[in-house]
Amino acid sequence: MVKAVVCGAAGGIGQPLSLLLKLNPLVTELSLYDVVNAPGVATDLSHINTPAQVAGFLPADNGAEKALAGADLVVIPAGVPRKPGMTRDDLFNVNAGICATLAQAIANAAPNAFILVISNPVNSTVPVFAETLKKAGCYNPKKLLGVTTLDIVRASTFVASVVGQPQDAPKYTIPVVGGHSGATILPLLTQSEPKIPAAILNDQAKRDALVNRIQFGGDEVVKAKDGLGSATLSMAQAGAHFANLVLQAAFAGKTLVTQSYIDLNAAAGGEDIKKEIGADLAYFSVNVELGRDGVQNILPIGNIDDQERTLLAAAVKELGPSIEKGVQFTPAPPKL
Ligand SMILES: NC(=O)c1ccc[n+]([C@@H]2O[C@H](COP(=O)([O-])OP(=O)(O)OC[C@H]3O[C@@H](n4cnc5c(N)ncnc54)[C@H](O)[C@@H]3O)[C@@H](O)[C@H]2O)c1
Ligand SMILES: O=C(O)C[C@H](O)C(=O)O
Repeated sequence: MVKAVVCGAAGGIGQPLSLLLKLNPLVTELSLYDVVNAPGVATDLSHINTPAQVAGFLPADNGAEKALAGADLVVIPAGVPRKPGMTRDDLFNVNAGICATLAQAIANAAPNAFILVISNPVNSTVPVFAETLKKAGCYNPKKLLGVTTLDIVRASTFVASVVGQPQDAPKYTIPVVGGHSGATILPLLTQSEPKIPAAILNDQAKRDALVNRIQFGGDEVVKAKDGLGSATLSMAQAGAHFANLVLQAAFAGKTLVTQSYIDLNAAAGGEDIKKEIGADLAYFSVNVELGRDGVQNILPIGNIDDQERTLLAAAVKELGPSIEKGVQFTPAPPKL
């Protein structure tokens, strides 16, 4: 029996993500929480003939804690998205408050759950979750996972396109480490499997354009949606894929490796990452080995070339203040 919860389930990401989780055979109970329309979305999904039993909750009558009670996995796409001209950091003030409130509700109702954070800016909202859970006395860094999967998905799509074989996108695996915002997104093109042809990697203009498109793919969608939000459908697919990896590892006995933005104290290997990146950052998106209890090992970044080393330095520089901002966040006192 696996209970999954989506917080922010009525939103642009929340609805298709909830649909994809309803289709996941490992999920037996699906609980949807939002400040609007969660019961409506739940009723709609409940007519689909898959095993997961669906229920929707609004804030009234302690709805968040009812939705979360006993959850195994909570996915968080709650919060405001960007409009053209905004950075992800511009979302911090609103979304950090939402994340702190949800973290407290999780601490109360589902302290052992996996928590998958989608709400932006991920580089700061993951530390907000961690600090709130620490204060509540139930922080387990092995189970707090910042979702950077969309960057990995984009990397394979854009690489296949540059290689001239767009239909091969699913065949490409390109690790993306660092964080989830502009220069903090570090695609390791030299580690691509299959290899990216040297003719592309050695063509500086092509390589720069490829890195830039992966780093700023989010802006491409924000611009195209022209004020009506940011990536939702691709994010829902990426989020459901990542959730499935976590579920497969936790409940189907598989050991899987992907990248996620995590606390480097979560498992063995974190101190080695600090040496590899040459900085004492508390959080970084790294190769994580997922098992029954979450992050069971942090794996090295591995061999990178000089250009990737330069990008790594830029990522580290930008990440430090974003992490600190999340760590220092103090939620506003509740209105009386
Ligand atoms: N990590 C990533 O790769 C990634 C990718 C895309 C978007 N995002 C982020 O995901 C977030 C959601 O994006 P969206 O396009 O779905 O936005 P949206 O506005 O369409 O949906 C957000 C939902 O959150 C709900 N919500 C607001 N406050 C809440 C609260 N306190 N509790 C529960 N629900 C609450 C809203 O009612 C809404 O339904 C944004 O912050 C966006 O920047 C992250
Ligand atoms: O770009 C955004 O604001 C949303 C998301 O982080 C993305 O990468 O698409």
